[in-house]
Amino acid sequence: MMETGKSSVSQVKKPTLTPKAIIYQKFGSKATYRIEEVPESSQNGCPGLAIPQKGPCHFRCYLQLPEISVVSSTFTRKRDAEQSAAEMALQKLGISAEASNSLVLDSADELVARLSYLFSNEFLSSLHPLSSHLKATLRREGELNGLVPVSVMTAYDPKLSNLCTSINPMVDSNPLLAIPYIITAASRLSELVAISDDQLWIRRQNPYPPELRHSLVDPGFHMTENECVEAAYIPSSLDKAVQPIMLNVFSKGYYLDVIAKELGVTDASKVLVSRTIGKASSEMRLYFSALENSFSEFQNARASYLSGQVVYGNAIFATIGYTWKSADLFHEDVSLCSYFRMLAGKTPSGLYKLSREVILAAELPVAFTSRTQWRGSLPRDLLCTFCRQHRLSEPVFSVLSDPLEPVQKSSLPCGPRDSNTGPRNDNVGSAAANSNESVGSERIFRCEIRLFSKGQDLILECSPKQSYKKQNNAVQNAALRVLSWLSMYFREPDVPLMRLNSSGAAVDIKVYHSHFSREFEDLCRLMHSVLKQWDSLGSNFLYLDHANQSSNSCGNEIDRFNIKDPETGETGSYPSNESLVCISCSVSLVTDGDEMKQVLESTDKFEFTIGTGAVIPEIEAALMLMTVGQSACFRIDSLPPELILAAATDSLKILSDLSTKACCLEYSITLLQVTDPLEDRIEQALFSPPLSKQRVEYALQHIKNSSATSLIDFGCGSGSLLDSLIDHPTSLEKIVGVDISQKGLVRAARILHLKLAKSQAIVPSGIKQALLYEGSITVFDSRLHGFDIGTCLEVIEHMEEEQACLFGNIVLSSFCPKILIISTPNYEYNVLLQSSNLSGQEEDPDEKEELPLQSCKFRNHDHKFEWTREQFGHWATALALRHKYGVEFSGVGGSAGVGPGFASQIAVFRKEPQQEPEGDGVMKNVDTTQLHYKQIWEWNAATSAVG
Ligand SMILES: C[S@@+](CC[C@H](N)C(=O)[O-])C[C@H]1O[C@@H](n2cnc3c(N)ncnc32)[C@H](O)[C@@H]1O
Ligand SMILES: [Mg+2]
Repeated sequence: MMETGKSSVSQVKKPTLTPKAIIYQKFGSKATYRIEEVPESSQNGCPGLAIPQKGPCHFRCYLQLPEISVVSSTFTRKRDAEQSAAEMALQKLGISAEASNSLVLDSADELVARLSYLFSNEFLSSLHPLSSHLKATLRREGELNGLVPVSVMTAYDPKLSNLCTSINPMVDSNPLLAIPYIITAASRLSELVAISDDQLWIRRQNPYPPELRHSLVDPGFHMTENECVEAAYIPSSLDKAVQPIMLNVFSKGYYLDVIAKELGVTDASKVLVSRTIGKASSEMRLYFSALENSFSEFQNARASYLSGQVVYGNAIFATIGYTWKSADLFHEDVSLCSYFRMLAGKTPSGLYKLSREVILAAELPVAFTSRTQWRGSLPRDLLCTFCRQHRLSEPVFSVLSDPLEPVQKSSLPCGPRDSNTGPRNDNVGSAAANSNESVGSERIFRCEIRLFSKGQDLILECSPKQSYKKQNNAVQNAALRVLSWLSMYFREPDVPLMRLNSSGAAVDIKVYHSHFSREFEDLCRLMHSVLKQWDSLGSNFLYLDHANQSSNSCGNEIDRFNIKDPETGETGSYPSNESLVCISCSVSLVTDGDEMKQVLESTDKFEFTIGTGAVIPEIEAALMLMTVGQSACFRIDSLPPELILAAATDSLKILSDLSTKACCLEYSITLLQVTDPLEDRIEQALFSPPLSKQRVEYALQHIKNSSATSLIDFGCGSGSLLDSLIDHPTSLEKIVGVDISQKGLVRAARILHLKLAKSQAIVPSGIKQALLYEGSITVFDSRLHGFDIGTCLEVIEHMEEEQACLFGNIVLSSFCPKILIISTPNYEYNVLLQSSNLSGQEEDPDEKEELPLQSCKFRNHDHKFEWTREQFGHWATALALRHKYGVEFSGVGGSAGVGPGFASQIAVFRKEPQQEPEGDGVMKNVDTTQLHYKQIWEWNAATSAVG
């Protein structure tokens, strides 16, 4: 509960420290006390009685310090046991209690000395924020003239506040606690200063010399009459909304009196001032009063969350005050929007969104690729800002560097991995495992991060196993890992301990729970009260289109995003995973019954990489269906209200709309530009026709030669192969695509639907049925058994090696296509791609080394492995043998046996003739109940022709 000024003063009049307090000063929270109950052996108990009899209780205290530990003797009071243990520890450490007390006394003496200087003539002539306050109080008229609020003394003189903090560390988080220390010091300077009866203000006993007053106080005062400053009023009660207020600052007066009036207290001495909030150089502070109104004893959750200090009662959030630069009053408007932006900026994802200036469209990305693809503040800087904001020590980044050793190539790709090769997801490690060339003196880097409290307690440790070729990448990725985890925690701060630990462990983060909760528990409690306030706002979101919420079907997806072609001109290419896209985007609030939409956020040019989670999921889902030039418009029903308010310029109107009307957000986006992922750019630039086209043509040739009537494309993606089958006459009647990615399938459905409808009208292709299934190709589905031909182009390297091997076994043992074509990159060919120099184009020269190809050695960040010809050959040959298939090797891009061979290597498996089932027994021995895929789209020539 709050201490009143008076009672605390008497407590600190003669500061002497108990042994426990000295231990606290020296060791802070590193000293841990444990109390043990010592049952008294009951003298008059009944011998042999099995029921324990409770005698008077005694206590013993165990004190653990970093170097030593002690155990006290037993006491009847816990408190005595603790003090005794502390005293024993001090003795053991050779620390004298008197000396420690004199340290406090020294601080108290210094406080007196500092205070006496602050009321000197010399100080009044200096340029100092506090000196300007003193001058302003001397300009007050009437009985308030020259009275200085005690709270102002510590708020504006850092030395004074440090001295108070050294006596009592709690002052740092509760400015109210500083007052008694100043009063105690002032009472020792009765010649120089006078203290008010209520001990809330002090004043110099003797007036300043008239010349000094004349030269400093009266003239040289430049503020124009009567200025208005906008500020935010944050009521203590969460039921009341934060409101804008205007502060009328008069030139002949003291601005704190104006603030006092707004807070409903008699004068400035009742106003408490927080530390500065936000940037160190800002004058943004909270003004509040804990001293007069009885109801103001309640902690102000919103203001406390914002400042990280205890704020009681109603508060005013304003940028106003005297600075080191000028004796004039400095002020800037603080709009409601600034308040909401500060609130949003307390979380890692909010910090990122603010740094990109797209609060409603952006998200904290899950992957850091290279500087050129990451927009906004870099992860490392975001983490430093976060720590500063939450008053933690600066994060400690430790970079570990190892020589990149050529690792023994595993002879069998699916065999158990050599423990030296490190984790499978280690980009460089796996690359090295594939590498034939010697890497010489190259080094790889890992980065570990530790977060410490201000008192240097370890609160969190992140030790990722991933290595990078460039130090900066290691650092940024580790920082991003910590940010993403913290961001998750901030979304759900009351997560149970077990889940907190396991979610951390999953990303190599160890949480030191007691220290972590000490730093964040109060904050989260406050945050929860603040967030609870939003619940009522959030409930007003209008569920405009219920189909949006529930349906996955492709048609609805397209309708949902309301995709439109440009009014003039052609549309361009589709983005895919890892494409760099540029969009324009505007977000408006649509309010029930209001004709006008209110634009909240709008940007002409917003760039990000698809697949890194850099935008809200709805934008990415829409973009996957769009080509360059197209626009989409869709509505979403909920986003955290504080983000909406942080984006809005007219927060007041929005606040009232959100709390009174049903509303939703409308996003309008236009896809302006797509830069293909590096792998695609290379495939297009260095091969003619592009490598992807060559793969499709290769497959087409086999389809034609085999006279197949049914085809299944494993990992069909957005359907590039299926799409070409409609353009080219073949014997195919039924084509099926399977993929694990819904985004890809939705796009495939869209493309195939349009094309099939069109081709039916012009030249009917022989295709009678087309189907798309969502599912993993490592799981069998009996509907897809025994097709004439199966294709699996550039898919297996996107799975972990074990999964790729599993797919190999399942496809040949259960799906049993008569022919199966598998393509995958040839790792050996990468040398040629790297030397092409294409990867260096349009990138910052400093960042060259950061390019995906060089930093992970694979062609694409999503590749889990890439095989050499020998590895692929080994795998495919063994697989064919196991399942009685024949296999032939070929490829596209490059040529067999010349240099590194083909760019894409291909294996064609053919079922050996004796394995052909006889007659119509195709489904013999097939478990037809295995229906694991979800059919997400179907087209039928018969039904569509009727329509
Ligand atoms: C590089 S794309 C190739 C797409 C297409 N075959 C082509 O050549 O354009 C790889 C595809 O494999 C899919 N994929 C990865 N793992 C899969 C799995 N276990 N089951 C089904 N599809 C998978 C991905 O979703 C992605 O669409
Ligand atoms: Mg690939």
